[in-house]
Amino acid sequence: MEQVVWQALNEAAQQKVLQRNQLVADATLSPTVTNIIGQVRTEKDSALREFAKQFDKHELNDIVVNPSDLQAIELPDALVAAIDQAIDNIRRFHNAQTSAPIKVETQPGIVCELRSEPIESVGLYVPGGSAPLISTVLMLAVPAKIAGCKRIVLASPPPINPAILYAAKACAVSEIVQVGGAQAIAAMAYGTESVPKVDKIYGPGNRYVTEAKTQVSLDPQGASIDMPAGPSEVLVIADDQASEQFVAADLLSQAEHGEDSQAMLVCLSCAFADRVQDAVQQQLQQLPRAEIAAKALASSRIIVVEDISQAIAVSNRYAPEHLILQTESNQTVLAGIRNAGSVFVGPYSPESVGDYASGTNHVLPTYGFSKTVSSLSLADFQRRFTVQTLSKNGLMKIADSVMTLANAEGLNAHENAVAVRLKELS
Ligand SMILES: NC(=O)c1ccc[n+]([C@@H]2O[C@H](COP(=O)([O-])OP(=O)(O)OC[C@H]3O[C@@H](n4cnc5c(N)ncnc54)[C@H](O)[C@@H]3O)[C@@H](O)[C@H]2O)c1
Ligand SMILES: N[C@H](CO)Cc1c[nH]c[nH+]1
Ligand SMILES: [Zn+2]
Repeated sequence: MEQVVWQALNEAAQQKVLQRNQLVADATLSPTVTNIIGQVRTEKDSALREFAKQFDKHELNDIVVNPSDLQAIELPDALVAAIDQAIDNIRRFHNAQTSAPIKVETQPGIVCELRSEPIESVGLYVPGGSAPLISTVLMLAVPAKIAGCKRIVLASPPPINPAILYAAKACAVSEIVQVGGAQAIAAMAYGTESVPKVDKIYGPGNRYVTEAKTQVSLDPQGASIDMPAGPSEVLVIADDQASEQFVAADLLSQAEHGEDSQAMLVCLSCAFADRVQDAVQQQLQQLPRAEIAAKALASSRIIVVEDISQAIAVSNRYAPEHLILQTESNQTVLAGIRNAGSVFVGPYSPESVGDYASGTNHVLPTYGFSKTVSSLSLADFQRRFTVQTLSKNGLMKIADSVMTLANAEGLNAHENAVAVRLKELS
């Protein structure tokens, strides 16, 4: 991991240190994805079969998973118990996010309401390129079900891992299709013979998936999306008292996701930074996915800052997907945090617990979008709308203001819509 002393860098160099992995900026990405989307729109299922061959090295016969195939799945008891515990915690946390409708009488006779309805058909993307993300099924399908979405379509690259299928069945997903990458996003956005078109697409994925989500969301005929949830990132703020073994393990847990993942450490001394570098190298050798993690570490950084307040400022500027606090004053640090997808506080809160089973959602904004975009929640599966009901008296109380404002905007038909009623009332 590249190691820098923050104070020694000028503004441009600081900006460069906080840049995401260069792979993201690959100039061929956007046209490649546009081309995939175009082919799916014109050739539909036959394009999906071609892309499965090309990208997944898979001869795709049935695109839709036959529900009877789900009955036959058997998993080890420990995995079933782990899925069940994760579902319970995710359900508890997301159930608690249910909000009651709001009804306010803003003035006597003027009643305003905020109601919500489930989004009717949703498409859940579950990554499966480099690892079958069983946990992502739970993170997407549990809130979709609580929200009351009627049609829940799940897509994942072929061949779909049996544990993903089991998790989908446990969460009562309506349909499962064996399609991955940008082509899966295009299929759910526009529909094919086998894949239904949905209203909104959710879920994380690699840069092809994330780019495809962005592109279909810009087309009124495409589909809405949850957020740009791209390659995983973590930033750890640690002081000299932290365990270098814990810090190294947390950095590696995100680096192993993919070569375009990024792990950042912000710490207070070069001596601690060196200890973490050693621990990372030592732990890396034990990892089956060492090669992938090593590539991610090549574009990851250790930043040595002067004090904790500078650490907080650097973290807020980077706006990580995951932020881990391992300092002696975690609550004070937390109070200064403005931008992060999800925060893990203290030595016994490794990022892995949020990935799987604590109950929070692991679908989180990356690329610095945590400055403005929230972590996935129940509200993302609902649409909110307002209602207003005015009595005669209520209308009379605001008639003058509405007509004056309409007149000031030169919109006299607006003004007249109130005036005709006043005439009738007088
Ligand atoms: N931000 C979050 O909330 C979050 C959560 C979980 C996972 N993730 C991230 O999701 C990502 C999952 O990525 P993945 O690759 O393992 O699985 P994936 O399912 O996202 O992508 C696999 C698909 O990518 C496509 N693809 C691969 N190479 C291609 C190429 N050269 N051209 C066009 N398409 C190509 C293929 O269609 C393949 O099916 C990881 O980067 C992980 O860090 C993010
Ligand atoms: N860390 C990922 C989110 O960036 C989620 C995940 C799933 N499985 C393991 N990790
Ligand atoms: Zn993870």
